[in-house]
Amino acid sequence: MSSPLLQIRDLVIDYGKGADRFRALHGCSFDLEPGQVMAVVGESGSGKSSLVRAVAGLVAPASGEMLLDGQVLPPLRQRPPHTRRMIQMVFQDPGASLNPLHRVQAIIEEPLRVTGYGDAAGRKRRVAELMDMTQLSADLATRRPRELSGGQKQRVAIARALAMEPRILIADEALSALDFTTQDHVSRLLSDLRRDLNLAMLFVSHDMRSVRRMADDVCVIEKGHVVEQGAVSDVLYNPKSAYTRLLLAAALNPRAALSDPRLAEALENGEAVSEDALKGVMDIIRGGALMGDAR
Ligand SMILES: Nc1ncnc2c1ncn2[C@@H]1O[C@H](COP(=O)(O)OP(=O)(O)OP(=O)(O)O)[C@@H](O)[C@H]1O
Repeated sequence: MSSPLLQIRDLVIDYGKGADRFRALHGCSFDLEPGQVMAVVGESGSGKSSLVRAVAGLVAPASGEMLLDGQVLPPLRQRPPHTRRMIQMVFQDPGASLNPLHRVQAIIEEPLRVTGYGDAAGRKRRVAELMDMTQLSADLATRRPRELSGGQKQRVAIARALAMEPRILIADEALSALDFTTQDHVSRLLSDLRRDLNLAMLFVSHDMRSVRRMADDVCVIEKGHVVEQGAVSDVLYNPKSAYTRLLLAAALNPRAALSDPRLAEALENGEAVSEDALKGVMDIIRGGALMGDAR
């Protein structure tokens, strides 16, 4: 049997050294198959970015194993070019990740130029293809980032990532900075790309609607510990850990969660809540409208 595209085993991530050492991730394991989308969810500071940044090679794990196609995945600077190309990342702030002085054509072309893709005419054709794939109209090619909307900027960042023909796309809160409608459009684009290119994704998000729409599996992290992972259909509709229930209630319907004083207090203090209060959370979660069904 062939090995999974990506295997993560007991990944531990530390920042700092000696007495200042802080463990951001206490062991995380999962497999990612071609075309599979794994969502990573958790509160701010829970370790989601640390996990995906390690996969991208931007953070060196303290221990554990990362295998790509069965081969050890070293830190970025030791990755051979073809391995680097296979994992690309799109960040939260599309504005900050694009060179403000360059035009869209040059921004998307840059990785092609750096990797020696074709001649100028071939690169221009490829940029046009990538813009078409990411639903950017051709006339935007001559614009600079400040002349684009947030959604258009994020599409440019996605087009640039796709120029490398990755097999894994990491989207770290890539939708968070966008307005509600644009989030929908960009998440649909990512779903289409996943289907058309058989692209696997690690999708870090606070937005449970996008997680439900896009992801096959979900990994829930609380203060650096994986508290629950599995199929989205299990974890989001029948969460086992109290933390997942609280997270869902808070994310899906903060007003409802906070209107329950027991939950409000627990959320505020990061405390465990009674089984009784959790039953209330389950009612909130099971109300389909909260998952976007009513839209
Ligand atoms: N370079 C760093 N040096 C020291 N500590 C760090 C560093 N990067 C992250 N941390 C700490 O590690 C923990 C996990 O951070 P991380 O960014 O992975 O969380 P997150 O779940 O992605 O949060 P957010 O949703 O706010 O981005 C946090 O406590 C954070 O302060």
